[in-house]
Amino acid sequence: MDIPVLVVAGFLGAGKTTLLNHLLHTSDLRVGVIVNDFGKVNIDALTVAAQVDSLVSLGNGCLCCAVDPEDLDEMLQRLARPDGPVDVIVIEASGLAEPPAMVKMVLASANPHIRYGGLVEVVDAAEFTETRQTHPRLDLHLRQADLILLNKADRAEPGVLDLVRELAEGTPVVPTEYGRVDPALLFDPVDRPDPVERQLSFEDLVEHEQHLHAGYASVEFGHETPLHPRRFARFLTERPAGLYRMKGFAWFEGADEPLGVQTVGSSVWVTPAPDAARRTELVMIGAGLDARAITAQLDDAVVTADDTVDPLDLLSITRYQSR
Ligand SMILES: Nc1nc2c(ncn2[C@@H]2O[C@H](COP(=O)(O)OP(=O)(O)OP(=O)(O)O)[C@@H](O)[C@H]2O)c(=O)[nH]1
Repeated sequence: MDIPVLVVAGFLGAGKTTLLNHLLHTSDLRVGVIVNDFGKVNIDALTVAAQVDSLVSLGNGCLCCAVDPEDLDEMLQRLARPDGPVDVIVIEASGLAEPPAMVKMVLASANPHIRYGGLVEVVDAAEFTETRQTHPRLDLHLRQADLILLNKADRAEPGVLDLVRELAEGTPVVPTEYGRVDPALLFDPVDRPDPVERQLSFEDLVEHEQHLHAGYASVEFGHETPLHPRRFARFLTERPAGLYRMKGFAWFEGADEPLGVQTVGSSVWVTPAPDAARRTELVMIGAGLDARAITAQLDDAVVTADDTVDPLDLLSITRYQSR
């Protein structure tokens, strides 16, 4: 039987990896995952690797433009064999990818064992109106999807469900919290209508300059020496201009274990990450980022021999820990 390939798209920080983790935990199916991140360090690959039946990571840059279709085909080849290790394949695209271009790549695959399994667009219900102002293309993405998950329903802006439903023009919209959706809704065995006509016609009209990732850049920061909690907390509150998304792991002086750190807009999440390496590895994504200034600010947050770190200083970071 053909293996369905589901494409999961959605703007930076909308909740794609969270959805993926939910699917990996709740589905009886063996899920193969292809992750594609915008930065050089693939944090998403690190986040899901432990739980997945089979994982491959596609390089630096958006799947829609920077990845060679043959690379994707090779990945699909590795995952999709008749006697292979997976029942379904999920492609988690970078938060800046253009959905139709990804669908096109799946449809163009020469692999006889796969079939296109649909496009799921994850929408951030807490940031939607603001992000839409900067990126009017998101309206188009809603209409291109087969299913919209309106995620972060727990923090939804008032009226956002009605707005998304109206803009989606008939694409079904399902509100979710932390990506909790019945996997059967996504891995529907029923064949979908052929998406080629609808989606490729959009893609043909799209100029590359209009892609979401135009103007965006990523900055990576890695360090072996622990960070000073207070100085890093200051970095979080005085967010550098243009920074929209940060994700990764941080290793703090005085902490028992590394912590996962994520920001989306002005929201910050901190989670225990006992399995992560005892070092800091962060990727920051935004428009008009000053890479040098950001690196200098983070270098300043690294502890020095002159520092004394009070155990209570860690509270300036763990106060963001909610789950
Ligand atoms: N309050 C709340 N937070 C959520 C929800 N879903 C995800 N988050 C948090 O939002 C942050 C971003 O989630 P991710 O799943 O990493 O988002 P993503 O779309 O994979 O991000 P990129 O790959 O960078 O585009 C994480 O800190 C999540 O814990 C939700 O339903 N409610």
